[in-house]
Amino acid sequence: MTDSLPVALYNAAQVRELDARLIAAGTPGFELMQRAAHAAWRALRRRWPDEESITVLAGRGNNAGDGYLIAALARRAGRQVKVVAVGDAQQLQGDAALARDAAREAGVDICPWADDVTLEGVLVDALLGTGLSGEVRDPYAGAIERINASGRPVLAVDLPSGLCADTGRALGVAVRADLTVTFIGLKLGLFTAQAPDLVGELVFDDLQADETQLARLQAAATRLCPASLPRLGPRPMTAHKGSFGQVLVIGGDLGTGGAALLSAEAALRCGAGMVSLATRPEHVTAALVRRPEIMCSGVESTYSLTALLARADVLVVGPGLGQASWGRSLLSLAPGFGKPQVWDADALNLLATGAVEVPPDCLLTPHPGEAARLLQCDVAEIQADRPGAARALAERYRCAVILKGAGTLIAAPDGRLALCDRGHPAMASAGLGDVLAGVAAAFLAQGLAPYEAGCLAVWLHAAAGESHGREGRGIAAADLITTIRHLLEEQSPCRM
Ligand SMILES: NC(=O)C1=CN([C@@H]2O[C@H](COP(=O)(O)OP(=O)(O)OC[C@H]3O[C@@H](n4cnc5c(N)ncnc54)[C@H](O)[C@@H]3O)[C@@H](O)[C@H]2O)[C@@H](O)CC1
Ligand SMILES: [K+]
Repeated sequence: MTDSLPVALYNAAQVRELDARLIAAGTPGFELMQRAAHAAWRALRRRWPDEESITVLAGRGNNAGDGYLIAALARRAGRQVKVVAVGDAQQLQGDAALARDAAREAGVDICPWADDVTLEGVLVDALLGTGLSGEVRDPYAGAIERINASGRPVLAVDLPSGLCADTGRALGVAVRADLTVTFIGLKLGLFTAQAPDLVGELVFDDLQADETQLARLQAAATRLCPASLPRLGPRPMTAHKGSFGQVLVIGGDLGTGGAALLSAEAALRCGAGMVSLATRPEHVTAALVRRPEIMCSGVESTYSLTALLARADVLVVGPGLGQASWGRSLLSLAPGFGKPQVWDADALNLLATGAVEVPPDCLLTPHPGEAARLLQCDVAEIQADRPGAARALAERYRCAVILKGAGTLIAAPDGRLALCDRGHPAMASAGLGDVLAGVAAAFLAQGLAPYEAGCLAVWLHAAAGESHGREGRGIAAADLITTIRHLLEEQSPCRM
């Protein structure tokens, strides 16, 4: 659970700016470094109270400075401590050099890096922090590989070395930590792309930063948590089904009929006033048996869809739609709909082919593969800079975008960016995206704007997935729907 962490997420340049402002406002850099070392040392003792030996792997910048001061604290507490200087310890400058001297004074043994150096006890990774630029070079890359192969517990100082603070990408190679203690501001890169497998437990310490300095700096993104989520208002007693919109789901070609049904069921369970489903005639009976509340129509062509569109308030198009002529022709009516809509799955694939154009102010819900097709690049490029990809899609299509995957991002065309750090690997299962699209559509139908609907839907979906994920593999997407409904009621009660 990360609900107690701050909401603001920063990139490396912004954290450097925060450091500079704190120093200019009267807190010396060395004082901040001491506070950082105390915070890390506290976290180390709490996590590994009985560990007698500590090996600090230090680089050459201020991240190393933190490491030398941690070593000094551990030595003074009677632990057996060694610093392995991966960068030349003689070349340290400024506060980092002062920290090295403090470690020497405390009696810490400092030895140079060698491929066969012994790594004992808890390893403190103080190689690279926010100052990392470009792919990790040797000897750091070799040291990181040794840390990962050691099987020892690892505490990463500020962020796992090699992890890009802006994107969560491992720059060639990155430390796999059990515990990361991060300072001053949360870095966006701690939460997305490869980061969830590298950061381990995350502890944040603001180093007693002046809140007014923090407040003045525009954050790169907002971390979704109960306090920062949009809410649906309570319902008046006089409410009727027409007050909360009619969601129309279009999809479910032969062989993928369940996808559209999952979206429709999710929209129903998240409070849409009415839900209808336009699908292949072959699927109507089964859909009605499962959910008689959904108004289910078999559509062969655009002719029968036109009347359904005239009654709808919100559209979900794409789940199980296919890319053949049936799906293509139905999708061709969506741009003229003129009301809020969610484009998912094959609607996005058809958008990427240029077969159709999406109107502005829709909500697009690509996974990384679909995002790559939309931006005409490969998936690795999307994953290398997920915040950049989400922003680029939002700008290009003038739509809100949910870029799915661990550390899901929600981007608005005006530049707002939100990140969801909830979720569970058991959620890697077919049909969960269809549910998400339906949940978001229900929120559009209840008056939220696309970005806000996306944020609320993503968080509830991830939190529900987490609670089911605790039971292990094998989540069926439909299982999530009732849990999402309960979480929504906790977050946005129907009656106050
Ligand atoms: N006053 C401050 O600025 C504070 C900084 N703090 C710590 O300082 C860190 C930032 O310090 P720095 O800006 O000195 O940077 P780092 O210590 O993160 O890294 C800089 C060093 O890494 C090397 N380097 C950069 N890219 C590399 C690559 N691709 N391969 C190999 N080596 C590379 C540089 O040559 C330089 O020696 C934070 O992460 C945090 O741990 C904390 O002590 C809090 C206060
Ligand atoms: K580090």
